[in-house]
Amino acid sequence: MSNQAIVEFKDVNYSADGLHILKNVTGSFPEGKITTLVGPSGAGKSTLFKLCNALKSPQSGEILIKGKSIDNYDPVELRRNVGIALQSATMIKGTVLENLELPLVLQGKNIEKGFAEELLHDVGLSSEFLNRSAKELSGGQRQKLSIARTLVNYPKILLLDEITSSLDRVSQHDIEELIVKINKKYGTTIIWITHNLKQALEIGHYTWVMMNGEVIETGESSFLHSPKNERVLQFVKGELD
Ligand SMILES: Nc1ncnc2c1ncn2[C@@H]1O[C@H](COP(=O)(O)OP(=O)(O)OP(=O)(O)O)[C@@H](O)[C@H]1O
Repeated sequence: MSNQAIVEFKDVNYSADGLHILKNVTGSFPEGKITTLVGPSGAGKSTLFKLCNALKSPQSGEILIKGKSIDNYDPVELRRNVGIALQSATMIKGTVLENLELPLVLQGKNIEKGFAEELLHDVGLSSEFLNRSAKELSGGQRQKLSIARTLVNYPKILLLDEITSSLDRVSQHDIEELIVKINKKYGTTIIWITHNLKQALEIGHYTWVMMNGEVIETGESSFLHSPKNERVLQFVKGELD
């Protein structure tokens, strides 16, 4: 990959409860690009995300964010750089506004109404939603709000974990367009875990395939049409879980 790396893994190993979950993971995610992360269930994809935002620490190896070791970031600085959205799009009880400003409240700040409206507009939600209860939103709307909430800090890197898995096709398409728009508008680096290979291929500039804790094949996403690795070929044919 010729692009500048914004997230780098150098020989990273992670174990928990005696299980070797990530094995010698080495590779980089290029700045300003969308990299999709695919692989069978249990391959270690979500664990890799937890290492990227320091929810977990590796036993060995090094993770660099913008060239600086993740160990040298303070938690607030790291959260500002690395945003995460999950399939569950968990909301607190309260209004859309209260949910949107949560990352700022955690930093002892409030959100300005104009900024909140701009963020909602960015994700395709009308400002009329601001005072509605977040619990009343549809799945697709909730996921849009979850993405807007990560944008509050203008993260340089956005980690997306299966964010369209529980959505219908229309909402899924909306979210895909939204992520491409955010990537273009803000130059946000996107790392997107998906089990949808079509999505990985169409949305990703680059793709990583992980299996059993290892990175098996990486490159421009089009390699998924004809992977070199035999197990990856089986995986894309749907012959592996
Ligand atoms: N704290 C932990 N203790 C023990 N095992 C764990 C722990 N966290 C994760 N694992 C195991 O590590 C492996 C990788 O899990 P992970 O959730 O990262 O996989 P994944 O590729 O994201 O899977 P999926 O696509 O199903 O979400 C799994 O076998 C999981 O059971």
